[in-house]
Amino acid sequence: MNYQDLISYCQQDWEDYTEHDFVNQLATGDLNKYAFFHYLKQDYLFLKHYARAYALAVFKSSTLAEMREPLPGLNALLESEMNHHIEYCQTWGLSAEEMEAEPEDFGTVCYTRYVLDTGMAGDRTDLFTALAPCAIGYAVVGQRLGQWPETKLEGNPYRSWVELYSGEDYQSGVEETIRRLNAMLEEIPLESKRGHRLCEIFKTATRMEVAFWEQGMKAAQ
Ligand SMILES: Cc1ncc(CN)c(N)n1
Repeated sequence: MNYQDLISYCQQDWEDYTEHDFVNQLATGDLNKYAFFHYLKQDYLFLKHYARAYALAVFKSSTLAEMREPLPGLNALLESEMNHHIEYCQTWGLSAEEMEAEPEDFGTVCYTRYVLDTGMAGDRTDLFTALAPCAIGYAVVGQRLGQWPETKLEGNPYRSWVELYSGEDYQSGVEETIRRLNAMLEEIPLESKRGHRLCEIFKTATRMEVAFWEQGMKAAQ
């Protein structure tokens, strides 16, 4: 099997995630600012736990080569994505310390602890499968918005977000993630118990991504 099989298994959930109103409104600049602000603060907390899950990938490795594999992704997460969120929130007058002190919303707790639990209970392949919708989905969103005729960059308050995820650095990092995931999945038959379990992990994390957009939307109501 390969990563496309994981997406096909939950095609509708995948489209709900990657074509969600939240991202379309981000691209046109019409998203409610409280929805985005809540999302970004929660995403800061999300990324911290997501980084812990990446670190778990080192723990779950046996060879030195495997241990080194997650490092570029972890570095991009802690530097580029986190810095973007911190700098953006500073423009709203919110400091990094205040972001740290923000209470975790339910969707943030559920998603991050699901990924960590899946990784702790399973092996490296389970862990990378649970991590995959996050990385791959945002690359798909970024690529789509980068080409979408409705996307507006000039005067869009969310321009930096669109540029971060449609940018070359993020896109090439995810290409590497896909290559690694495909190498792990290669020997696993899709129609096996193991294949089915991995599809279910990917599907659950994808549904959590939809809930994460919804959590942002709800904050504006
Ligand atoms: C919830 C979520 N999912 C994915 C990404 C992209 N790394 C993110 N920043 N936040």
